[in-house]
Order: sequence, then structure tokens, then C-alpha cells
Amino acid sequence: MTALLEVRGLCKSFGGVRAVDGVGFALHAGEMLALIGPNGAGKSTTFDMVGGQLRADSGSVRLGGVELVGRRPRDIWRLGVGRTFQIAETFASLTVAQNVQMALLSHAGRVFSMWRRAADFQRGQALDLLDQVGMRAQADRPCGALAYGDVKRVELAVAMAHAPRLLLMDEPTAGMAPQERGGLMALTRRLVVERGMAVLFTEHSMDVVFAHADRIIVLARGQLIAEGPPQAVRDDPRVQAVYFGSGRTFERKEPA
Ligand SMILES: Nc1ncnc2c1ncn2[C@@H]1O[C@H](COP(=O)(O)OP(=O)(O)OP(=O)(O)O)[C@@H](O)[C@H]1O
Repeated sequence: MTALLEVRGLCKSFGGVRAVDGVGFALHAGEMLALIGPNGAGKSTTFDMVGGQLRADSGSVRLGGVELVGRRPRDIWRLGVGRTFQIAETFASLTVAQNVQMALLSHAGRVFSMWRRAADFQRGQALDLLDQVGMRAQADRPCGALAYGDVKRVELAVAMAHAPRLLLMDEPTAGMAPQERGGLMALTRRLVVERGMAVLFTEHSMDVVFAHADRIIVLARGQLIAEGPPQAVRDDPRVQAVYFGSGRTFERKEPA
């Protein structure tokens, strides 16, 4: 099967630091791939090069055969690479439905001079998306009044408004209570299956990674040191060495 995303020989240095050093991997439609590694391993830098926020020094990032390196983030987004954004980027004073409507507006490329007109725009479609993330009943509440776990669901609906082929999720469960994390990842899985979308995510909670990733890639000091299904990665001595070496283990529990 041809990969949706193909990354080859990706490199990025900051001054003398080789933040990402020859990283390559593939990601297929319908797959959830976790990118893990100790602090400073190069996860964010890799992520930002896929999304176009950082330009690679060398290497290739292809989506459906189309080269992304050198394109602007907005063009990459238009080609089908979505990203979930943190709570600060939703409009807390707008309602849940209005937040999704704003995303639909921007997807359609429409500019409205007055919010009054925008308020009616694609409300039905926004409600459908909210239905998919279990938030339709809260459509008319301001986002600022929601529980944190519910805001994360709205962020997913906002990302879905652009119908991404590939969704980048940076620490999707950060700040969530352990019992809420599984729910958000199960919801993400359902969207992946229903839409044939691919997800690339970074995550510090190893419980989330091992429970929800189809495959895992592991970075250490900018290089890819292991790749495979969760159990194989967990048992890989190189991965164990990197995590034990940094004082972190897979058994570590995140604070509630
Ligand atoms: N803008 C920058 N300028 C200079 N050095 C940077 C910059 N961004 C990242 N680095 C360095 O590149 C290396 C990789 O950083 P990166 O943030 O990609 O790692 P990470 O795996 O995401 O770490 P963390 O888990 O702590 O977020 C680190 O040594 C970091 O200090």
C-alpha cells in the first residue's frame, strides 16, 4: 500500500545542534503513529517540519506524492495537513458551534464583514461535526465555560472542519486527567476509521501511546532509533536504554 505521508532524510540544525538528523518514516491512511522520545529528542522540530512551521535543511516530506518542504504552512494546510491547536486558540467567548463555524468559514475561504452573517453560516454542518465528537448538546454554550476535556473535543471538531487527510496532534492529552485521556484518544480513533484519516501525534504519557498508537517511532538526539508496533518498541533494548538513561521509564505515571 502506498503511504499517505513519506518522510525521508529529514535534517534540521540550530547553530551547532543537530535537532533532527536524517529522520525517515511513512504513515498510511487510517493509521495512528506516535512520535516519542526523551526531552530534546527532536519531536517538535520534526512535527513543525511536517506542518511547515519550520523549514527543513534537507530531506523530503511528501503527502500523497506531493512535496511539502518549501511550502508555506497555509499551503500545506490546504493540501490536507490539519493540526489541533491548544485551548488558547479557540475563542473562549464564542459558543462551541460558533468556533466550529469559524473554522468552516475559513475552510470555505469566505470572508464575512459582519459576524451577524457569519453566525448563520453552516450551522447545520457545524452541528454535524459536534455530533461526531459528542458535543452537540453543548453547541450554544460559550467555549470558556466548558470543562477542559470538552474543549479538547471542540478542538477536534474545529480540526475536522478542514477535512484533513493527515492530522498532526501535539501532546493531545496534555493537561487532561488520566481517566479523560482514553476517551479523547478513542474518539480520535473513531474519526480515523470513519474518515480514513491518518494521525501523527507526540505524547508524553506512555499509557496513552501504548494503548492507542498503531505504530510508534522513537527519536533520540535527533535520530530515529526504533520503529514498530507498541509491544516491539516497548521491548526494544535501545528504547529501554534511552528512557532509563534519561531517568524516565514506561511505568511512570503522569500526575492527575
Ligand atoms: N528554535 C531553536 N533554536 C535553537 N535550538 C533549538 C530550537 N528548537 C529546538 N532546539 C533544540 O533542538 C533540539 C530538539 O528540540 P525539540 O524541541 O525538537 O525536542 P523535543 O523532542 O520536542 O523535546 P521536548 O519533549 O522537550 O519538547 C533540542 O536540543 C533543542 O534545544
